[in-house]
Amino acid sequence: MRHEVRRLLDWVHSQRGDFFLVLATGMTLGGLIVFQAYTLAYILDAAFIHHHFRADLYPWLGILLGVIATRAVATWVNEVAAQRLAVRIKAQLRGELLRAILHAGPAYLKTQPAGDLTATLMQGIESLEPFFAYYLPQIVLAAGVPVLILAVVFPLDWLTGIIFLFTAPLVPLFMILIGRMAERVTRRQWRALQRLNDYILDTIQGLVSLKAMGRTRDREVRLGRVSDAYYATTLSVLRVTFLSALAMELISTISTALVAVEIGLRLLYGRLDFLQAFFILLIAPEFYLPLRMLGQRFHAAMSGIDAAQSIFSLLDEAAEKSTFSRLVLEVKSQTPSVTLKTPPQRIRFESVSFVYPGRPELTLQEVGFEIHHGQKVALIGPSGAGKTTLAYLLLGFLQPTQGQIWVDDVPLAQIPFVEWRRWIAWVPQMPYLFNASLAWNVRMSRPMASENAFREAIRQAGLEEIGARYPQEWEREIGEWGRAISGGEAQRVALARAFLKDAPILVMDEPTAHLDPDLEVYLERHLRALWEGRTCLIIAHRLSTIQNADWVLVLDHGRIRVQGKPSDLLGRLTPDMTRWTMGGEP
Ligand SMILES: Nc1ncnc2c1ncn2[C@@H]1O[C@H](COP(=O)(O)OP(=O)(O)OP(=O)(O)O)[C@@H](O)[C@H]1O
Repeated sequence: MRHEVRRLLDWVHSQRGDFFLVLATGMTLGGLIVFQAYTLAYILDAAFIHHHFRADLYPWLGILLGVIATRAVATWVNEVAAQRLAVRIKAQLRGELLRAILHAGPAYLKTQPAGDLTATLMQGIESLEPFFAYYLPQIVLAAGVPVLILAVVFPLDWLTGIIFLFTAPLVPLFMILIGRMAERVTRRQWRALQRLNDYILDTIQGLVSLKAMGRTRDREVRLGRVSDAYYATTLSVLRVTFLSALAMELISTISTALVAVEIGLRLLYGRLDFLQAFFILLIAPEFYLPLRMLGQRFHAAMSGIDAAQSIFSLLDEAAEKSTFSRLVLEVKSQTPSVTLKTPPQRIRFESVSFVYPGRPELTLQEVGFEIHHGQKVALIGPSGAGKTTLAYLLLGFLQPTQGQIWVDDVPLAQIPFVEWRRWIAWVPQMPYLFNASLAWNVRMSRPMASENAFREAIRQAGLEEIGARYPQEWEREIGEWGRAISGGEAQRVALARAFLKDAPILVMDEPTAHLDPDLEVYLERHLRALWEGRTCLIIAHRLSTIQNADWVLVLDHGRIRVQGKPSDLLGRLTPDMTRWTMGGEP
């Protein structure tokens, strides 16, 4: 935990201006409290003990009002600076986390539960606010303000000073003792929240399957159990927090009472004058307040510190995994980058092997093949053979562990990802449609495309009928995963993106789902148009694609088992291999 706190402190460094403003206003507030207590004690002493409520007290009343007003302004500045500090660090941290996740690439994201990621990115980062805005400045104030008060009280009354000195450490002592317990329960609460998030997201995403299989009731019961676990951990956190508040309150009340009794007795026996006694009485609760507040804010900050563990482990893990992603390699790479002037004429995989970090076996082993300009290469293989991994390597999402991918005579690793992206388009099997308009979803592949190019792309993808039916449909938000449009339409949106991008190289995972025979024939036309004139690597699921390809690669257990022209190969394909093309299992 100390490690997380240290890493959190590093983030304060970038916002030290605001942090010092928070501290300066906090310490000013401490000084003003002392001054206000003294002014009030002086006025009351003069008015009631010495009975001279005369005009000479007016300046003191003015000072008192001035101190109260300055306190209000200092409190306001303090709160604004504290909030600004927290908001800026949260935004920076969220940006950093998102960048790390994006750098780690799609292959890494596939392995992460979406609920955990959203919990860490949203609630996790939000829960850091009490740490930065309140707890951290309070640590300094809890050390500074009591010392300031001690410095004022000791010369006035050493006995009270000694009581302050001996009772003050009790508050942090109890805070540490209860803090251990709090650490355990808040960690459990954070885990329960992540689990709940995961479960809810999973349920919403799989709702259709749950309904279709009649499993909603089971899911409801389990969801109830997961939320009960979160409820129970929240209650334990509250119990510890209230126990801690009780202990802090008790210690500071008893200590203040002790000071009040000893002051009262000495006042009674005339050993202390009223001004001194009243001032100390006013200041006593203020002495314990910063320490008590530290205890309270410690509990509020605990969940942030726990979330920080998830945030930093996600950051570290994403950074570690990104070593197999090209994006980060580029940043670290010292090799000169190369810009392509014309569309690549030849792509060559030379003994490419790849292993996912943490996996015992190679996912791809010594893969070698070539694609020439305008050629269509069909890639087939059973589920888990490594087809997507191979496509990701060509797309530049992943970096070969061994071997080299050559683009003409340049290693792909030397072509910056942003540059490579200009030449290549990716059509996945299940395209993701964002919760935006259909037009935006198509245009995202080339936002600056002209209206004519956009119209042409939707015509080529066979989507113009949507506009013909309902012209307003193009501007309507379609919901996440494009729920408001059909699966077949979503696949044509992906084709429209590729048509609009008009890249010379196309990597495609051929659609298998949502294709009724009529639609398949219909889509065939559009697919052929898309493949025409482009260099294509197609993860093929239909026999017709293989028959019409220029070259076929048969991948099995990460190795290319056979490759060749379809006419030469079809006779050599075993029944297993033929079945793979239909999306089936061997
Ligand atoms: N991000 C990842 N981290 C670790 N292992 C992974 C990752 N992605 C895939 N794998 C593993 O790599 C192997 C190849 O996966 P890949 O997705 O490339 O296969 P595929 O041939 O495309 O399968 P399918 O046709 O079912 O999509 C599988 O064993 C898979 O479990």
